[in-house]
Amino acid sequence: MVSIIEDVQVRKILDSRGNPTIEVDVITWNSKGRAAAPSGASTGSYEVVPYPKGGIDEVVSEMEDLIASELIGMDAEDLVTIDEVLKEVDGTDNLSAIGGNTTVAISMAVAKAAAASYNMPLYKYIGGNLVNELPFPLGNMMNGGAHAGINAPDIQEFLVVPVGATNISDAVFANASVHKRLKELIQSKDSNFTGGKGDEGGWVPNISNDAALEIQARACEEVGDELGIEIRPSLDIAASELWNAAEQKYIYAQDGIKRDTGDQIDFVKDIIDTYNMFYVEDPFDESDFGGFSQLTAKVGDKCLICGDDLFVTNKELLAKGIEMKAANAIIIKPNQIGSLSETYATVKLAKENNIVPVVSHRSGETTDETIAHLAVGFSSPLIKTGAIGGERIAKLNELIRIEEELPNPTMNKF
Ligand SMILES: O=C(O)[C@@H](CO)OP(=O)(O)O
Ligand SMILES: [Mg+2]
Repeated sequence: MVSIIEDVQVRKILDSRGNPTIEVDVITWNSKGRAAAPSGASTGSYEVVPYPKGGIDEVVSEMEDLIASELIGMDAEDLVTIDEVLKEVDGTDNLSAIGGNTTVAISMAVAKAAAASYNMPLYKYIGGNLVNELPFPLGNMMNGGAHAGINAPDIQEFLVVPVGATNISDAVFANASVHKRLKELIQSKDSNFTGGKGDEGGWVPNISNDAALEIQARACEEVGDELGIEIRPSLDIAASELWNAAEQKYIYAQDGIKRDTGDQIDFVKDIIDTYNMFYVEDPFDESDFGGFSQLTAKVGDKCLICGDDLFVTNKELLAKGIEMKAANAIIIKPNQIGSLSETYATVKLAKENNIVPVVSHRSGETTDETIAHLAVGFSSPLIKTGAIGGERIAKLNELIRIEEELPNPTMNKF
């Protein structure tokens, strides 16, 4: 009982897009845990609501005392009960009264305070003493869609994974090298390229989706050969953003093409085959479990098909996906579900069913490094957290530090 909560403090801070976000300090008699919530731009419809109507100001001015008075005296180790209390205080199904970002920041800060009470890093507190696996970083190279401006590709994220890396340091530097190479390759295609970047630090080129796919593959090959590390291309299509329900079509504005579900299956399968894609996230609209199932049946033996908006880190939606064989990977974003204990339950269900959990950042981030610890603590084979930019490298550099601390570090397996 060394981790009794003595105070909870809530403040408004900046996120990487210049928007306000919430930061929470949880104080025990001998420690402090601090965590900040991220925010999405291409959010899933079934995510919890991030803030009450009055936004963060309402949380800070009207709810801090109420929440603090509920949690003071509780043991930070008892995270499940604390998360339940927060849900009770909220009283709604979607956390709209106090906000899922409020509850998740508290939940993560509570876990960090509990770990700090025992003088332990969070990853070890969560994963135990024998934890020794580092996740492969899914690095963001080019941005389109909701994370970029006009004239960008429609596909939201062109990602790479250095699958041949044998340690995290080589892995993150390999990604950074591909990012650099891509700048040169974009310049060679588009003489007007300004070097502009999207929300997650990927370049925003004014080129077609096909051209972006081609240079992504070329950069992987060239840099992979130079470094002697196999690097594979990956995508987040974020197809819910392209889906037009009235037309029942995916709209590719940059290419002037519309695709129905059948066309979309063929299109994505063709990309996977042509470019030997390692991972494809959200290839269909968030409501289309059937489309996911068809694609996974066709290519699931050679490519990770990952649900983000499809599952929103929700155990029930994942259970449906497991039953329908909709995907073989799931994005794990704690603020989609609003608490760390529920995040853990979803990760557990995924692992029990051979679904790869991919711990992920959001497009709006802070320098909070919690997800690096979650990826190691959950033994997640992949972490999606950008490649460059202060709020992205906060996580990557933390992974380098964690690797240094581990007695027998090894890269995770798939
Ligand atoms: O779609 C995604 O996977 C995320 C993070 O890359 O974007 P957002 O945070 O905007 O939902
Ligand atoms: Mg996504």
